[in-house]
Amino acid sequence: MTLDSLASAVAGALTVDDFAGPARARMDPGVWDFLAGGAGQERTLRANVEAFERTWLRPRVLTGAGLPVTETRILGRTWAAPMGVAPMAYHTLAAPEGEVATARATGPAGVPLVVSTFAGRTFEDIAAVASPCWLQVYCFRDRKTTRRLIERAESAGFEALVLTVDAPRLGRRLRDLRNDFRLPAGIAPANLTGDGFASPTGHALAEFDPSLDWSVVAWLRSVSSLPLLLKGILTARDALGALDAGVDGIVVSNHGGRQLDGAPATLEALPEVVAAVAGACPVLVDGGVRRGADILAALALGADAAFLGRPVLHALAAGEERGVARLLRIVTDELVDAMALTGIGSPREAGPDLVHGGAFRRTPVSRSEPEGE
Ligand SMILES: Cc1cc2nc3c(=O)[nH]c(=O)nc-3n(C[C@H](O)[C@H](O)[C@H](O)COP(=O)(O)O)c2cc1C
Ligand SMILES: O=C(O)C(=O)c1ccccc1
Repeated sequence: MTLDSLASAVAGALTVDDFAGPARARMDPGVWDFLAGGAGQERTLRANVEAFERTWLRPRVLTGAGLPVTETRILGRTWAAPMGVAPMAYHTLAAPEGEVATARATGPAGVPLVVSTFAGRTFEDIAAVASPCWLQVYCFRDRKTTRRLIERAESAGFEALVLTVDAPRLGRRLRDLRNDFRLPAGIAPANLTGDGFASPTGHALAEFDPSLDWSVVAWLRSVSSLPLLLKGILTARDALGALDAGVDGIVVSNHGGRQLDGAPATLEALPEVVAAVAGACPVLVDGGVRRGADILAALALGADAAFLGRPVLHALAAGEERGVARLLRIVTDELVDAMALTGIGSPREAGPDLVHGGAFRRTPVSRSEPEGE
């Protein structure tokens, strides 16, 4: 593809899925598989998207809602919309400027960027773009390395920590095994430069601490005063464990189907976690979000916001910073459209009576539809 046709691919994009083709055309097939793939037979990868496909929105008419507003307050900050960018390793695989280009789009859009421990650009470079950034933490055996990462991110102005708890090791990604995938030359974890991280793949897999337990929460509290979220919770039991441990938020996630193949779709797991949390902390969700209506469905099932993963890397590969800006614009416009057409004036008005099918199996009775109203 020529640069001109890429520019028009981005300018002409009307849905999230419009970025995948141009992205794939630009990418080495092995890199594409690394981004697109999941673990095992990719059941969970598919289930995430399918759960949204099976979920229907039940409109309310004549609600007088007016023009919907998307602003949302989460952990004391206002987000322009109840969405953000999920942590993903190496945005530099998608575009040379990597996370810096992504941040140039998320900043003006007013939504947070969760920066991976395996970011391709330094925390300082990313934060200099002044997007609200959160740090995704992989806890290594070497706690000093982990601690140094957190301290650097905190000094750079990052606003929260997101500990990934579904990765005592990386999942079995069959595409990567078949392709014998290695990081291309020039792609490296920019914030992990010490010994042990110079493995040929740069994955530093051997360095993940496989025996983390709940005491890691207290340890993180002892090294940082930033709000702490746990990412990768799928059950009520673990949600209650997280609350007992004193976390500030939960991200319902199955790592985009890249870890345990056979884990439930996140939209299916969401109601259980939301019920257990009972409002005690924000609940965020990622996995399979591909349009504004998906975000509205997640809000209806009790999420405070939903994160986008792979589509952001597609948009970045298709059009760098402008691609991501356009992606976020599209999803926000779709969300406003879905809110207007379901009679929802603001994110907090979305409740379980808004959805049926798929992830919602109970009889829809609701607080917001009292008898006689
Ligand atoms: C290429 C790629 C790299 C990822 N890297 C990380 C990571 O470093 N840390 C992490 O917690 N999750 C990582 N994830 C998982 C995402 O945060 C998120 O859970 C998932 O991608 C959401 O699903 P979606 O891609 O269907 O939107 C990665 C996902 C992808 C696709
Ligand atoms: O977390 C991931 O899904 C992931 O792909 C990854 C890759 C390299 C290093 C760390 C995470």
